[in-house]
Amino acid sequence: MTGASSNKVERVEMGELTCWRVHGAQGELLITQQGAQILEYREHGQQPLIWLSEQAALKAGQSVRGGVPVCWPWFGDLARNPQSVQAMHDGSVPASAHGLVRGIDWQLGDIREGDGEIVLSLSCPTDDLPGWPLAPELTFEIRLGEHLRLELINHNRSDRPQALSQALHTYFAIGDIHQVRVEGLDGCRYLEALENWQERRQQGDVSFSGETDRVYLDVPGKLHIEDPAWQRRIHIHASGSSSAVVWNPWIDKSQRLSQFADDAWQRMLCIETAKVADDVLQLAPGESHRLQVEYWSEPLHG
Ligand SMILES: O=P(O)(O)OC[C@H]1O[C@@H](O)[C@H](O)[C@@H](O)[C@@H]1O
Repeated sequence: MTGASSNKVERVEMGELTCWRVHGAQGELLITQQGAQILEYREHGQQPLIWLSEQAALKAGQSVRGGVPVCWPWFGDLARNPQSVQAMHDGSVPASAHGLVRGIDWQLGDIREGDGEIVLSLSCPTDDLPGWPLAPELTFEIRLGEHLRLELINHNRSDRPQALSQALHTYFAIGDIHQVRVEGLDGCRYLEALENWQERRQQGDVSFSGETDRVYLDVPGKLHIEDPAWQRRIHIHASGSSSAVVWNPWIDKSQRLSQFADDAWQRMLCIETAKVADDVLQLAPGESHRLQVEYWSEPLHG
C-alpha cells in the first residue's frame, strides 16, 4: 500500500516541515520527513511517551528539539569517535554534531498495514553526503502496533568495509526527573563525558541529581524507566546494540540549548539506543545490520 492510500496515515504540513500523523489501534505518532524524525508518540489515554519541546522550531535544515532524532553516520563530536569512524570522513569538510542526516529529507516508501500494525519505511538519500563519500544504504522502519518498534537498517552494498556510529536519540517524557530511576545498567561500564570521558562502573540504578551525559557499554537488551510521578514504567527493549547514552542537561546547560525551555530538563530524559565507542558498527562488504528498539509503558503498582 502507498502512503496516499492509507486512511490511518495523514499527511500534514507543520511549519516548514512535511509530517505524517499515524493513527494506530494503541497509539498515535507524528513523524517528519526531515531526518525521519519521530516528533510525538502517545499511547491512547496516557501521558506522552516521547517528549517534544514546547519551544520546538519546525524549520527546514534544523533538527527539532525532542522526539527521536537519528544520529548517523557518527554520534556526537566526530573527533570523539574511534579512528575507524573518523577515517571514513573527508577531514576538509566541517563535521557537525551527531552526523549528517538530522536535517535532510528522507523518502517515505512503503506503508504496510495488517495484523493490527502499521509499518512505515523511510530511506535516507546517502549517495551524496558532504564529507562522507562511502556510505551504506540506510532505512528506518517505524512499526506502530501494540508497542512502538523502531528499526534502523544499514546495508553495505560496496566492496569495501565501512565503519560508523549511530544512535536513536530518544527524548522520553517523564513526570519528574528527581524521582526517576533507570533500571538495567547496574554493573555496566560507562564513559563519563563530563569528566573527560573517564571510564567508570555503574552501581545500582541510575538516578539524577545534576547534569548527566554518559555513554554506557555492555548494555543489556532490557532497560526500564521507573517514573513514580506519572506512576508508570517505560520499557526499552533493544537488540543489535550494546551501548546507550543517558543524557539530561539539568539547569545550566538547559539555558544554553536551542529550542529548550529553562525548566524543561525536569520533564525529559534521553536514553539513546546506540552503536558508539567500542560498540561502533563495522560492516563488511555486502553485510547488513539491524538496530531495533521497542517502547511501551505499564502502570506502576504499589
Ligand atoms: O543539541 P544536540 O546536538 O541535539 O545534542 C544534544 C545532546 O545529545 C546527547 O546525545 C549528548 O550526549 C549531549 O552531549 C548533547 O548535548
